[in-house]
Amino acid sequence: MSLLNQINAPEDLKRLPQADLPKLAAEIRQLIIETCAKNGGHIAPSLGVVELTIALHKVFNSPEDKLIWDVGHQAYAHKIICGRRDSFHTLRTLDGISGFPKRCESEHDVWEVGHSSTSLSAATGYAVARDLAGKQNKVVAVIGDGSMTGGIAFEGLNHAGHLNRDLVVVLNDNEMSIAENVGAVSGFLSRTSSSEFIHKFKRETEQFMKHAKSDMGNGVIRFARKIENSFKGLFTPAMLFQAFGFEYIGPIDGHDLPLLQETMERVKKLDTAVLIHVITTKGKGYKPAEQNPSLFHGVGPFEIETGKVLKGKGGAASYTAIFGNTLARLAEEDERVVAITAAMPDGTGLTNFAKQYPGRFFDVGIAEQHGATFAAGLACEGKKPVFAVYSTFLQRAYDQVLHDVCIQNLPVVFALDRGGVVGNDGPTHHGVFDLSYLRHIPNMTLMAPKDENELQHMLKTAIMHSGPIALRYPRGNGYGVPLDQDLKPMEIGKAELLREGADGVLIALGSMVYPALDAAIALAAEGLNLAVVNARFVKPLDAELLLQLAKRFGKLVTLEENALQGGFGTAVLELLEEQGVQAQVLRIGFPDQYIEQGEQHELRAMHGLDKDGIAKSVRMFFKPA
Ligand SMILES: Cc1ncc(C[n+]2csc(CCOP(=O)(O)OP(=O)(O)O)c2C)c(N)n1
Ligand SMILES: CC(=O)[C@@H](O)[C@H](O)COP(=O)(O)O
Ligand SMILES: [Mg+2]
Repeated sequence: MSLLNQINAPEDLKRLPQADLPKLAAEIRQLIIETCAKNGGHIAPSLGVVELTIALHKVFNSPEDKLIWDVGHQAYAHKIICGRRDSFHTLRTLDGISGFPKRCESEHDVWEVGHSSTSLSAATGYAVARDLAGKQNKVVAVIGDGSMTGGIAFEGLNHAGHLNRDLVVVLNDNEMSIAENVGAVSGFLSRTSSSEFIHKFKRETEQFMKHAKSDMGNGVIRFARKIENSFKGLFTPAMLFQAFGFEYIGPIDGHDLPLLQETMERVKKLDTAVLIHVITTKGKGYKPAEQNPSLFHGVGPFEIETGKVLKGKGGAASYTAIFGNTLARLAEEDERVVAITAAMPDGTGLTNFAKQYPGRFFDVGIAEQHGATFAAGLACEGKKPVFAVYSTFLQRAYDQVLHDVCIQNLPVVFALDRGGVVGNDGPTHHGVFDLSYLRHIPNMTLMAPKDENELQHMLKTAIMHSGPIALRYPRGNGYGVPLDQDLKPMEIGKAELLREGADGVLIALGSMVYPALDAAIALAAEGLNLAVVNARFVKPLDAELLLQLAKRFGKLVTLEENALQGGFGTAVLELLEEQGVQAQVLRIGFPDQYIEQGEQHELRAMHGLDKDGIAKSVRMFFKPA
């Protein structure tokens, strides 16, 4: 009989006998595997914390006690236990349940998240608010070792340790970020590095003493063992967290349910800031994910038996791959080029670059702020840094872009992947604000290619540019257009007139160019003859061409895969206003709201950003009923 069918809320879990919990864990894993095989999702992070999640819900009393998940990509078991077993098959789909905690879904989801390293700050806020209200509930943050590389995690740790309120932090250490975790903190947490040092020290001392007199040798070996123990004390992560003011417990096996429960029961009785260091295996319980945790960190649909990832229908190379290949080519020509990623070497297409130019590749951890300022420093010394980063994650580094890169007018290239809607990750991950948050910064040049061939030329342009410059391109495959071998810098601020017209003009940016062309062709068959411009640049705009077209037609449409607020269309309106040119403007883009989750094509269609949607809005604009 299924145990999972009896679990509709954490109270049901509390009623289960201890002996049943391993079977429940297996059933939860099965549901996660089956669902991710169909829908895709963050399977490896979630499989790794099944026992931890059961223990948390067994010992603590959610929702009175607050469970705060960092990043939120590992919260599938939590969702299943907290009333979403039957809707779990809709995970990450349009109108389905979110892949991340969502307050509107459940009272047990107390913190909405998708970007990493915020849990300690949020938990500190929860704990202080509780104390101000004179309440007694517990607050528990669960943070991964990768997320501990983010600066805000240490800001939270610093403040929380100083306040020393009743607060539990569970450090879920699987020795992995999406890729291998990087940096000193990661090395510090790692069990192997400290024990290797200790064992080497011991081996060498014993070797040395073999040659000494036996009595004296035994004494010194005992002495060496004592030193070994003090080194252990010195090198364990306890030192780090105790220095921040936390009590440290661990490391403990994060798959040993009785041990987890016993430890949490003990911790529950304390009223200070405590950190439990838990060791887990990413992908636990599904061999392909255990063997390749990076691939199964976040994966598309796959075949359960083999773990083979099922490819989508499009055969064209992705924008990410074209970016990565082109950058490697350009690095060969120019040895000043260096590449930076914030913990996403695969996602941003830099894996091959890292292999070819290991000395010119830098994974800074989940540290977008540092990544941007690090790039600024490199640029000051004549390097050509290219920071490849998802549009949504560069939001973290707004001030570093403005204050460290742009005020000094430094030649840093921002290669913004995942510009526009990303699909099933939803509102935390859509890259629909970058045009707005970059275009108003003085000295910034901002562009978007219409296809993967133009991306190559824009990257060349960016590397040759003498100031800050960003190019943004979408998630997914290109159009399969031929790729020029000879890369040429483009004229900054020059748009491309793709199609002449008689009745008006569509001015499209990046991913909107081909849909705009398709819509123009469809409308031409109805007798509406529209010109189409590939704007290429958001900043500087091709003022000459745009003003000329605005004057000629008196009516124009702008198209962008960005929030309308402060985006490309706004830039065109500002230009018209500044130049005193009267024209009627329709702006097509995303409205002033967070865009839901769903397939990219579904979201674009819902918001009128596909061919049919564009044709409909444009028809109404030019030929109102
Ligand atoms: C600010 C930010 N940058 C990048 C990411 C992309 N990202 C999602 S999960 C992850 C790795 C997290 O590692 P860890 O916290 O150890 O969790 P694990 O997946 O290993 O369980 C990264 C880099 C993000 N979510 N937020
Ligand atoms: C949780 C997270 O932030 C990443 O894992 C992200 O989901 C990756 O998205 P892509 O699949 O677009 O690389
Ligand atoms: Mg990890």
